[in-house]
Order: sequence, then C-alpha cells, then structure tokens
Amino acid sequence: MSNPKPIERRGLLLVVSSPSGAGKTTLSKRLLGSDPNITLSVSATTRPMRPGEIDGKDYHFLSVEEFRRREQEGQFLESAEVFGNFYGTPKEHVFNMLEEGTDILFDIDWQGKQQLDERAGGDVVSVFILPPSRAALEERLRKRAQDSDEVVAQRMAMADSEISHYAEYDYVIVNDDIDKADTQLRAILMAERLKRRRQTGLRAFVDHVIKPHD
Ligand SMILES: Nc1nc2c(ncn2[C@@H]2O[C@H](COP(=O)(O)OP(=O)(O)O)[C@@H](O)[C@H]2O)c(=O)[nH]1
Ligand SMILES: Nc1ncnc2c1ncn2[C@@H]1O[C@H](COP(=O)(O)OP(=O)(O)O)[C@@H](O)[C@H]1O
Repeated sequence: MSNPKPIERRGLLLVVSSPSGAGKTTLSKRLLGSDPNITLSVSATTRPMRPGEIDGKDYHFLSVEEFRRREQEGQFLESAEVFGNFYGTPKEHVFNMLEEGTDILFDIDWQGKQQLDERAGGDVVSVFILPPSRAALEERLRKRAQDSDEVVAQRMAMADSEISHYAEYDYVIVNDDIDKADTQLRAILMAERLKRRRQTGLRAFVDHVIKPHD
C-alpha cells in the first residue's frame, strides 16, 4: 500500500502585537529562526533605521514621499501611522508566500491587525504580548538603548493605549520568562495549524486511510 502524501494545509497569518518593548521582535526572531514553515512579512516604514537593523530584512526603510507613492499605488495590504511614522505591509510578498502554503508572521500594531481581519479574517490568528509589569516594560525599553530618552518616554506614554486593545486578540501571552513565552507562542501556532478547517487535504487523506487498496 502506498503512503499518502502529506496533508495539504491552508497557510495562516500570525499577527503578533504588543506595546513597544514587551518583546515581540525577540519572540518573532526566535520563532522564525527555528521554524521553516513560517516567514516574516517585512514591513515598509518611514522611521529611522536603528543600529544593527538591515534594510530589506528588518524593514524596507523608505522616505515619506516614497511611502506615500507606494501607498497610492495600492502596494500595501494595510498601513498605519504609529509614533508619528508610517508603516505598511507590502502585498506582493504576502500573496506569493500564501500561494506556496507558507505561514506568515506579522509584527504589526492593532490598527494593522484590524485591517488584516477585514481582508483575510478566517486566516488571521492574533496574539497580544504583555510585559510582566510597567517597570519591566520601561527597563526593557531603556536596556535596548537604541532609542533616546525622549523616544522611550513617548513609547511608555503610548503603552496604555496599545495595551487597551488586548481584548481584540485571540490569545494573550505575558512575556516574563522568555523561554516560557516562546514555548507558548509555538503551542498556539501548532494548535492553529492542526485546526481541521485549515487541513484542506484531510478528505483525500482520510479516503486513503479508510478505502481498501491493492
Ligand atoms: N500597522 C502596522 N504596524 C506596524 C507595521 N510594522 C510595524 N508596525 C508596528 O509599529 C510599531 C513600532 O514598531 P517599531 O518602530 O519597529 O518599534 P517596536 O515597537 O520596538 O517594534 C509596533 O507596534 C509594530 O508592531 C506595519 O506594517 N503595519
Ligand atoms: N522575557 C524577557 N525578559 C527580559 N528581557 C526581555 C524579554 N523579552 C525581551 N526582552 C528584551 O527587551 C527589549 C525589548 O524587546 P523587543 O523584542 O525589541 O520588543 P518589541 O519588539 O516588542 O519592541 C530587548 O532588549 C529584549 O532583549
């Protein structure tokens, strides 16, 4: 009896949001570095590059004029203004990856998440990352040491309004211990991948299992 092919699965859009400094970039990088079936949606942004960031890998860094031009051409799946800078998700990469059946990770804010829900509702799985405390959030923003005191203060001031959107998300993780939070994020992804409705090749697989073969 021949072995059935692996069960085909519909790709999902994993949205991870948090107040700045809660750890979503750290968690995303860990996941992307060890799971070959998920890829990052690299956003376009008008914010200045931080030391260590790579253009095209962390973000596509654009001037405001270029961002506006691409936005008007309809190149973004969603876009939003955050902390006075513009951010947007380029459509093309997302569509190419979904066609290949690869899951896509989005590090975007609650405004972007709402727009993705409107456009791709059933395929969106959303996770909100909370810091263990306000003091820990501030300490992490300072420790990152890539932003000025003014930027840290601005991000702390924004944290409350960001956090107020937690209830719009499917899952919430408190990022206290990074290994624990990492395990929790992977558990969510694994369970969501196993949802019956996402396993589009299930009928063919079951037919193969229950029907007699020569
Ligand atoms: N809507 C939307 N938000 C984005 C996008 N890219 C990044 N963001 C959000 O913009 C905010 C600021 O991001 P960033 O400047 O990298 O600082 P971070 O908070 O330290 O990650 C974060 O909440 C990100 O999730 C995007 O393409 N669309
Ligand atoms: N669980 C954790 N415990 C301690 N520090 C952490 C934890 N998670 C992340 N950090 C640190 O906090 C800082 C902010 O994390 P980052 O992933 O850049 O946050 P965000 O992308 O949400 O702005 C980084 O210096 C990171 O190394």
